[in-house]
Amino acid sequence: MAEKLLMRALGGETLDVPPAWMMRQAGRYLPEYRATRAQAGDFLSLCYNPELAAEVTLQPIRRFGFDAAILFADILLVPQALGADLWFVTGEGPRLSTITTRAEVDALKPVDAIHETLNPIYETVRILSRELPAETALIGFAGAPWTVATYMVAGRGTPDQGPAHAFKDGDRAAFTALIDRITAATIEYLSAQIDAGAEVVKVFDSWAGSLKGADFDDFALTPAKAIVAALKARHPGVPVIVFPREAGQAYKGFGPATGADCVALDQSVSAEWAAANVQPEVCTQGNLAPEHMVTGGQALVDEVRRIRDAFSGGPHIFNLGHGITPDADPDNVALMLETLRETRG
Ligand SMILES: Cc1c2[nH]c(c1CCC(=O)O)Cc1[nH]c(c(CCC(=O)O)c1C)Cc1[nH]c(c(CCC(=O)O)c1C)Cc1[nH]c(c(C)c1CCC(=O)O)C2
Repeated sequence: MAEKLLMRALGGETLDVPPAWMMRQAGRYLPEYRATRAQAGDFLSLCYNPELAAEVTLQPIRRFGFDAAILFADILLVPQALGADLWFVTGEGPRLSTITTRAEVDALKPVDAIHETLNPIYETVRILSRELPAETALIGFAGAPWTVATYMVAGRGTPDQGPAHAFKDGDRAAFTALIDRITAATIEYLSAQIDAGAEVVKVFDSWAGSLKGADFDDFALTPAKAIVAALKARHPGVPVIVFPREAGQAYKGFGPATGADCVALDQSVSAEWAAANVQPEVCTQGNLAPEHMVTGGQALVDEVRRIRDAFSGGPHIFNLGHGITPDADPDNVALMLETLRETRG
């Protein structure tokens, strides 16, 4: 069989029609996801049930024929595997025990201990690598150290990541020790996903945009570079996608500086700017505003064509700029793919 489209784009090929997938493509906007989640009981039970997690990963592939599937799990499983308490409050989001002192950082479990908790995730990957269609690539993922740390420090999502900034500014050495622990755990976690069958991995730095200047370099760029270097040493040829969300001008240079194969873009940068400034350096991914999956219509069609055409001069993976939301209409997802693929021979 010819190489999968996603792997070709990540290898630097410019394709007539880019491969496409969607962040949070397995999620609450799909009735079949809601049914399987109810069967599992709650969100974390779904993450740790390999058969059901594989099932929800496959649902959007069956329904829409995306070019890639992303493992169903969550970035907050790594803090849990390091010893943090984790639970989800329905309608609100995640809650964790907090970490605000050096002693609490030092009390985290050693990195080798994470697999005890995360073994079911590797089993999900193994099931998926058997069950996915031959043309669909399998993406593993983890949160980036800074984004994971923002939840570990605050014990929840925060609008401005204030508690993590306060820890960083109050005791930079202790905060750096936390980042280093998460970085080491992330390398082991992603490496185990690759051993289990993940063909590509993605590192989600959802809150990278709140880091500026030297902080961006120390806590977004440097950890990403360490993760890419360690994975490349162990698994040469496995592409890495990085997503320093809302990095703005700092998207330029991030690919070369980290050694990543692809830089994912949120919708706050224009496709035209990114095509001129980022795509010449590295394969790009993105960046349709997720709101179009709610509103649909001609505006959706126009935006898909504009983004596809803007990135048509180099390697690109079509995606949203952030995750699809629970109020999205599945028909709009179908319309997005139909529009994107209208010229595919
Ligand atoms: C910050 C972050 C988290 N998780 C993730 C991030 C980084 C990406 C981003 O910025 O969106 C990443 C993530 N979370 C989930 C995936 C699965 C793969 C995918 O389909 O993209 C991935 C890649 C499933 C999920 N993770 C979560 C859901 C919803 C849970 C449910 O079914 O109720 C899903 C499908 C829960 C979650 N998980 C997290 C939050 C803040 C929430 C609550 C918000 C919400 O409810 O949407 C932490």
